[in-house]
Amino acid sequence: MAVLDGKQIAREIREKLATEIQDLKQEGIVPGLAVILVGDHPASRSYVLAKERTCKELGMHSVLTELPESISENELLQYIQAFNNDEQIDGILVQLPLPSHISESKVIETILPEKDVDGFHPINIGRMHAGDEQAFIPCTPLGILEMVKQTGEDISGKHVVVVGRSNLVGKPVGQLFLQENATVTFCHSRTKNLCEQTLQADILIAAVGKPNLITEDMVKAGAVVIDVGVNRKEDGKLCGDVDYEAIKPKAKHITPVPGGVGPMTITMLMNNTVLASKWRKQLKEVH
Ligand SMILES: Nc1nc(=O)c2c([nH]1)NC[C@@H]1CN(c3ccc(C(=O)N[C@@H](CCC(=O)O)C(=O)O)cc3)C=[N+]21
Repeated sequence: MAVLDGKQIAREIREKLATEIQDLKQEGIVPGLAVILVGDHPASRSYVLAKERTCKELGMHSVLTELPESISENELLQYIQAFNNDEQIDGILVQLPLPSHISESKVIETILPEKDVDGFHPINIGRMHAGDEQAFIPCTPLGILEMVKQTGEDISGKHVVVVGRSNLVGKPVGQLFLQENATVTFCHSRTKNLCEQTLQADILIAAVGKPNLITEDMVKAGAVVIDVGVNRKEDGKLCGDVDYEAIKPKAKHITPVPGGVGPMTITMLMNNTVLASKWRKQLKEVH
């Protein structure tokens, strides 16, 4: 059994990104990220502040816009349009979820695809499904793929079982592993006999948001177990979807929560923002 240390892997990737950002600065380019937070959900606020802090650490430009819960959809769209037209901004992220009076799809579709570093715009989803290289891949799936690659395990031909089918994680992560030539099974709340499916997994990805959904009897010995759950316990502590202590001895590799997928997500956002600045520069050179 080996614990996949997301913090450590994230640190190594950030070091490479910092060097890349220094090189871009020599050419007069500073990658810039705009983060928009609507309302004052405490957990969302803490993620958004962590994103800001990481940008600063890496020498990137970052702008945080905090807007009241009561803001109208139109006003929010105007902020996005301003960042679309802002030459200093390469990436735009609107923290989800949004208040119920605002349409998430309208918000996402207003972001220019070339600035959609979350990879949630239909253009980027389509490009990713088509295997286009110039697609932004959502940060959590990208972070998961990086972690699995770090184990040195061959992904090609392996059976990946994804539990959860959200647009943010489940659907794109399955697609990403399919592109790596894995055989992929998607499971969800209507799946009959979940255990039967998860026991087939060489790589098991749990992304539901339910503590202890994955118990020891559901995991094949020697599997790679990736826990994407972000659940807040009554004592305020964070836990995942996987019964970590019980499964740890059985798994070949397992990610903890916290300290697993979470830190990778933020790092991949930085990675996507650097990519966005490079792609935008290429576009400018062509025109
Ligand atoms: N537009 C948008 N893009 C997102 O990528 C997005 C979002 N909205 N809304 C919410 C989810 C959730 N998410 C996390 C990021 C980092 C940690 C993270 O760093 N977690 C730390 C612990 C943090 C703590 O202790 O609170 C860890 O797991 O070690 C967790 C969750 C990004 N999301």
